[in-house]
Amino acid sequence: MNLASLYQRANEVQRHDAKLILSEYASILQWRSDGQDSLLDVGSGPGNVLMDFVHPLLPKSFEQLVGTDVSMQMVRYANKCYERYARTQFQVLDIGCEELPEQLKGRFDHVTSFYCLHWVQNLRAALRNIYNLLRGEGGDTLLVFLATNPIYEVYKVLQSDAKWASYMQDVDQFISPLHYSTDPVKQFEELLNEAGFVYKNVELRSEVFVYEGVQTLKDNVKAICPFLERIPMAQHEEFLNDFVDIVISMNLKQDTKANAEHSQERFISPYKLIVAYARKSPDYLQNVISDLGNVKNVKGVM
Ligand SMILES: C[S@@+](CC[C@H](N)C(=O)[O-])C[C@H]1O[C@@H](n2cnc3c(N)ncnc32)[C@H](O)[C@@H]1O
Ligand SMILES: CC(C)=CCC/C(C)=C/CC/C(C)=C/C(=O)O
Repeated sequence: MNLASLYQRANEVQRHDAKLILSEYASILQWRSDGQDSLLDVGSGPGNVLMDFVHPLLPKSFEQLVGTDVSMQMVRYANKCYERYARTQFQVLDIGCEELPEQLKGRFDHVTSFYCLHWVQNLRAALRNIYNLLRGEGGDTLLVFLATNPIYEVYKVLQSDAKWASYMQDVDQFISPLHYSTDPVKQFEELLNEAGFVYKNVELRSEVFVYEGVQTLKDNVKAICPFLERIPMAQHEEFLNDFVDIVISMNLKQDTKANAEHSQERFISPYKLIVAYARKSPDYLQNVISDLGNVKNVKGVM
């Protein structure tokens, strides 16, 4: 997904979830007592979730805010939108990469990520990298991503249609790595353990989002569907109509009477979100006590 401005105009669900979860976790994140926090966000896309909901939580004297994304187009767009913000920059980073850039290693007090990790097949590598981005003492991470979504079943049906099959041969690369998991919480906890995280809280939240009207649903699909950029523009509407027909066949459409004349179509999307919070250091309280003389390195206690 590279279409930054399109995504920015059709990311209501993603914004809603990030805002809600951040309001719950703002006081749990281990803010530094000296207010010099540095935070890196993984998969920031156009940057609006990061700047609208994370940036206001940072202390005024924060050290640096780094938004990252695998897509150069997203990074360019975000840098342009937010260039006037001090100590803030966006840069390209594939969180599933083999080796992190040296200058990012161990530099951050917090790593956040919203609606990105379901795009990353190699969660093991992603968590290893997130762990290594964090400072040795007190670093923590808040990760929010899709475990399941009906869109993945729609993709599978579209792939079985000869009309679209050639564009969707690698469909499994775009399905959340936890979509078919029988116990996504356990699986993700094990991955966090393996990466070295100590304190962990992993939840699976069942959510429902309602898309009001077929155009809203299509706009949201267009903003994130990785196959459209491979399909000739002239066939986009046909692809989206087939998408909607499959959604209807899955009984995810409701007709409601908006008023006497008009009935409004609504599309129901039941999905599951992983919300994971984890800390790097086992000796957090010990560090606070032993470092009391060195206020610069002491973090706020939750
Ligand atoms: C749905 S958007 C989420 C954007 C933003 N975090 C939000 O909540 O609106 C997912 C973003 O993850 C990025 N992404 C996908 N794979 C990635 C990877 N391996 N490393 C970093 N970013 C990745 C995509 O380019 C896209 O911008
Ligand atoms: C009813 C139905 C199938 C709705 C799907 C809605 C939709 C656009 C889901 C997107 C899921 C996703 C991969 C989001 C993202 O990465 O931001």
